Amino acid sequence: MEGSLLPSIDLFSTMSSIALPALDHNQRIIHIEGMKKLISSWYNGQTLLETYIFPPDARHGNLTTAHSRDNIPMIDLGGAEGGDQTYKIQKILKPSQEFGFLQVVNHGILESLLNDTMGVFRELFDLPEEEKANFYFDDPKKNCRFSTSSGYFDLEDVRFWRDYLRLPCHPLKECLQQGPQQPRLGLGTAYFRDELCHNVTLTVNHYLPCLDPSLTLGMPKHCDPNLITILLQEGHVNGLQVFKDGERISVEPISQALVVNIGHQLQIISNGKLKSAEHRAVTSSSHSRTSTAFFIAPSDDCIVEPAEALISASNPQHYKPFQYKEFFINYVMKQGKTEVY
Ligand SMILES: O=C(O)CCC(=O)C(=O)O
Ligand SMILES: [Fe+2]
Repeated sequence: MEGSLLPSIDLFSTMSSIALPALDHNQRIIHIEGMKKLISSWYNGQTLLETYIFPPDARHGNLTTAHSRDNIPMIDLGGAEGGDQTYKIQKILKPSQEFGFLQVVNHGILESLLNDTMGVFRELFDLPEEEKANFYFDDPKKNCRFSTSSGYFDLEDVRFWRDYLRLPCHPLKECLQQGPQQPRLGLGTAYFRDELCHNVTLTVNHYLPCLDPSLTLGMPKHCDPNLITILLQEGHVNGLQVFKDGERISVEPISQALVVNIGHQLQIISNGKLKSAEHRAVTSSSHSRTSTAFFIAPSDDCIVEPAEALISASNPQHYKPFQYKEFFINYVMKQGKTEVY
């Protein structure tokens, strides 16, 4: 695998430096035992365990009723108009208010970098068990881990049909200091520095083909608890669905496009101006699918509240201040069924 790693990212040395001293014999046995929970470890394509079967009202449903990508706005950040910041902001704000979801193309990230990154992540899921065992954890407090389902096994009623890899990323702070100081949402860029964008993690979701996708879900309906999510889908396999006005919209993968979605915190900070949309990942009987989600979230201690500039007599404050850690614990305890409306 060495030859295929991105030149600038040695994921394994990054992972080991973040999370792990070498495992001793007993720890290795514990990791290898835990690893049996990974779908890739036990699934033989012949049997579907009952623990993965969702109740009928949550299931996949009829895919043909999911609309095509035309329903999720696509924003072209390149071209002549793309250089104009005000134009870009307006283009982004509208779908963020209506859908909570959009796709962007011509975002400036090299095609080869996106392809190589996805390639490396796919390879990680194909590694031999002994290598994956080093990074397997049942403990959701481990920032860097291979795991499966939601990762919060004790709280789950039904298991999700996904294995995943989670990696903390370097602070975004430096990146946010750069670039034009343009107001977004009527708030200066400084508003989103420091605590509000403190935690950045990458989750690589890997959904194996499943015997009966009508019974299982890669990820059930949820809104993301964080501020904003940027997601890269693999080139050819459908799986992400967004809910709007009671209908499912299938977010078809578009080559090189990034899917951007508003999380709960941005809905709250914008005092309801932006919407965090419910979405889910469905499975396929014929193809595996890999998606990479980049989650930007506040620090644990950050107090989140609607921005004062967005509160007015005609739009009074909709949400009370709270600590992000409390919100997140509540979100996990309720398995994502947290209402902020
Ligand atoms: O795999 C996908 O397309 C969706 C993943 C997702 O919703 C999440 O990781 O929160
Ligand atoms: Fe999500």
